[in-house]
Amino acid sequence: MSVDDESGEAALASTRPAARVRGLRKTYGDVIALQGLDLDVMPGSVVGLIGPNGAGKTTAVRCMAGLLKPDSGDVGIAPSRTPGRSPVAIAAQEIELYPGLPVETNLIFFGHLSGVENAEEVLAELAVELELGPLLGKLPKDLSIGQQRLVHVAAAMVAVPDLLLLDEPTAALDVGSRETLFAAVARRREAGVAVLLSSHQLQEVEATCDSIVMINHGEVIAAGDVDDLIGKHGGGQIEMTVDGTVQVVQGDDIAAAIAQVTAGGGRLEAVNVIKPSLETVFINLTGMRSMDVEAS
Ligand SMILES: Nc1ncnc2c1ncn2[C@@H]1O[C@H](COP(=O)(O)OP(=O)(O)OP(=O)(O)O)[C@@H](O)[C@H]1O
Repeated sequence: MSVDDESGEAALASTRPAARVRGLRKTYGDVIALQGLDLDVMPGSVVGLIGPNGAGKTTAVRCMAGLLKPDSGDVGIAPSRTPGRSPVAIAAQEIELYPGLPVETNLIFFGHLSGVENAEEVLAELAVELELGPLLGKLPKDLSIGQQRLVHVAAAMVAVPDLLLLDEPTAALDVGSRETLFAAVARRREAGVAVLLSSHQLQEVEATCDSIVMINHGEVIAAGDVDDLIGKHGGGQIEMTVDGTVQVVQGDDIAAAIAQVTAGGGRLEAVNVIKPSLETVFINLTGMRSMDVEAS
């Protein structure tokens, strides 16, 4: 991948958001998908956009890519650091590849489409990085869904964008491909790329992102550094089964929690300590049981 020289201008650019979203609102008929979303993605950082199904993540990412027009609000995308090149690339949730073109031709085409003149060279490096070699000569329809997903993400990376938008990029990927992909994301962060990663796989977000924006019903409910948020809102939970009924106590004092749920004389059958995490941040802030449920 190409990395700009750290000229004065580039250094200044690195202090400004690659994407600045303010007051983004989008409705579909009666459905309010986004109600005033704010977020920044700085160069050299990975921001996780997380929330349950239907929270508004895809709508936000598509508005940021210019694929969807918001009802109101602003999306500011910094100009490309490389003249003639598109500053932003998206790997949308739906896999979009040209079915009649081999993978290699697809990827070179996506690179050229974004103004990357040396797309062939970029692809040669990317193919090694994402282990795409055996796939290059095949048609998309002859790939597994996971392989198609990886090629689809590669189509965004071959554009060498300053802002990379990834909407659920690991859907259908096996563990090895996920690790390969996150290593590639980490390399781009090191090279100063701004990455927005939409996901509801909280463990991978915790492991990959510098900061998160957590949304529910199209509204930001928490934003900031992952560890800070977990420290501030992620208080653990103790799940206990008493006489066949599951009871949940907030906190991490196991003895006190057991005393509380067995005070009436019930028989304690199981104890499950849930460690503070982004999941417990979500549960504590929304009162919902898990992020794995549809926003209602
Ligand atoms: N084209 C559409 N027409 C009508 N409603 C829509 C449309 N697209 C999205 N919605 C609704 O807008 C809300 C936000 O959807 P969106 O796809 O942005 O959520 P999401 O967080 O990406 O969900 P998921 O994790 O399931 O992909 C949901 O209630 C959804 O049903």
